[in-house]
Amino acid sequence: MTQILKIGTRGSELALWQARHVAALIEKTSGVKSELTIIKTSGDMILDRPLSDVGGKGLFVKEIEEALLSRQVDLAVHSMKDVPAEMPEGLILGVTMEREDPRDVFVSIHYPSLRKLPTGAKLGTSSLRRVSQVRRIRPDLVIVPVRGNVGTRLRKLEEGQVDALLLAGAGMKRLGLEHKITEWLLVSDLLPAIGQGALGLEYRESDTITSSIASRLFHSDTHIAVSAERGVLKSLAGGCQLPVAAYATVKRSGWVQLEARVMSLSGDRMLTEKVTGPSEEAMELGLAIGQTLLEKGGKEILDEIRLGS
Ligand SMILES: NCc1[nH]cc(CCC(=O)O)c1CC(=O)O
Repeated sequence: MTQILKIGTRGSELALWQARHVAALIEKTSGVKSELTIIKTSGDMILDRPLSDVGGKGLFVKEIEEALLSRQVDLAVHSMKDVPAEMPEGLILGVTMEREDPRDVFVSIHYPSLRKLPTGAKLGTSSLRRVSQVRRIRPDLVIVPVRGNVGTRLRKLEEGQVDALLLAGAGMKRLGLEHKITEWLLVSDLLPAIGQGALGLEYRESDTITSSIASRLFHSDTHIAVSAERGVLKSLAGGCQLPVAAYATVKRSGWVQLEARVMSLSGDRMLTEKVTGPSEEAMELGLAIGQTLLEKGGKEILDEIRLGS
């Protein structure tokens, strides 16, 4: 095939790495060459406020989806973590790729672990999910909001604006920064974000050519796990802007285990649900667990946060 696949991507270093990674895999599996088109999203432009204050869902994907719909590009590579539960009409998130390590990491220059940070140390993160879970372990820490891409955050650490950072391990590994990771956090301490570590491919539903190219990168176990997690996202109508977490793994073949949490910002309330069910019902399992969390007090917690109290 002589056709060139047009891939739409954000311009951050991590997004570019991910898009190039997908382009290389596509060339290897289908022999098709790609060209990257960089698209600026609202999430990239608003850097002075936490995304939880900006509001709205899909701040990192909206403009890319518009480019797909207008046929400016044919394929979008997303961090599944940034993709909202609802897809626009005409587009599908047809392929989930094999997951990188989903855990969060602690990065510090002077301190060996989260638990060994001195009392009152400054911890940089803007994620409500990280803040609320970390407060249960270290309520004494001063949380400093840090936005921007991974490089910007690491610079703030190097400049001493913070004593440590919490980041996704997957992003650090992809950027070749694994050597800067001080500690891999336990999933039981910091349950990952929905979809963390997984890449998803989005394209026009009617585009059978792109669909057949993309489908070679489909990873079944990751698809099942992320479907379960995204079921929770659907139920809670949240995004990366709410203190919710969910992590699923495919156990023996045919079964998926899912844990989901809703936390209050202070960390004083944390609701956890864990289930195992058949893989074919992964999404339903997630939807059901999300509903259970809402009924057990999650609705109250999330309403408080949405109303800014
Ligand atoms: N919100 C930004 C974002 N989206 C995806 C990743 C990491 C890579 C991934 O989860 O696949 C990151 C950076 C971070 O949270 O440290």
